[in-house]
Amino acid sequence: MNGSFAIELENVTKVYLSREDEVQALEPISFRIHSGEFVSLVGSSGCGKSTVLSLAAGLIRPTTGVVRIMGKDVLAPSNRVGYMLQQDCLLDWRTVKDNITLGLEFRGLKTEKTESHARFLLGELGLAHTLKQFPSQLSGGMRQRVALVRTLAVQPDILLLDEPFSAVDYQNKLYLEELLTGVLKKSKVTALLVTHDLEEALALSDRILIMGNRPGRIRRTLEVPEELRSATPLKARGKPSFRPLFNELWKEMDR
Ligand SMILES: Nc1ncnc2c1ncn2[C@@H]1O[C@H](COP(=O)(O)OP(=O)(O)OP(=O)(O)O)[C@@H](O)[C@H]1O
Repeated sequence: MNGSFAIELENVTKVYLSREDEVQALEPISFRIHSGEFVSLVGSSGCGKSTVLSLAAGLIRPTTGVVRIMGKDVLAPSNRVGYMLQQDCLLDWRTVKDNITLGLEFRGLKTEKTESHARFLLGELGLAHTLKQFPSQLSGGMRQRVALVRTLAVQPDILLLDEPFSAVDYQNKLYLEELLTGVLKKSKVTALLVTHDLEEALALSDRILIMGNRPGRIRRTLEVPEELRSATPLKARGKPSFRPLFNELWKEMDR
């Protein structure tokens, strides 16, 4: 299979089974994401966005079809994939220093070198001074930055982001977006973002997959123009093409 795709879903369906019920969460969907691309998944609540992310993360298996990461079938969670959620999931009894190396410890990757890289990332995100603090001493935005460092510390090839900034205030969200794109540009990581925030999708992405509902499917793909892609998320919001594209996205949403 073509190894140049970071993420591939080929005719993937997902049916959730319970004792009483079965839910067809996804009808056959297919898409491919190139290495280094930033792609967002948008769509109304329940259309299957998190399901797609969990499939790519190897947390659940498709009912039919194939999911591939870097050309290989996904059978279990992979060390090459980082996953970040809306909740920061920091451990309150560990210092920031010990939280940012958690992923490295779980994956058996903690060495002097990887630990020092984690500390470097913490500095890049403006939090070098928090090393000895505990999560309870940090603001929500700072906690989410620590969570981002912990995710990036394992140096994933692929970053799966499930509403990572939706629990922080608007100002922090914009700041985190700037930081994230800055770090990703340097590291060439592939990112798949789930968001309800259409502005965020437009400001961050190379491409947006618009999902439709019941069962979930890819309704349309929107290529984000160079004018927005070459700008930082904050500057993209001020470009002439931003508002018309936002309106186009908005029209595509199920209500
Ligand atoms: N573990 C599960 N068992 C049964 N049904 C599930 C399960 N997880 C998700 N579903 C159903 O699958 C469908 C898609 O859910 P999913 O969480 O992927 O949607 P979503 O687009 O991420 O939603 P939201 O935007 O509200 O987070 C929904 O109908 C949901 O109720």
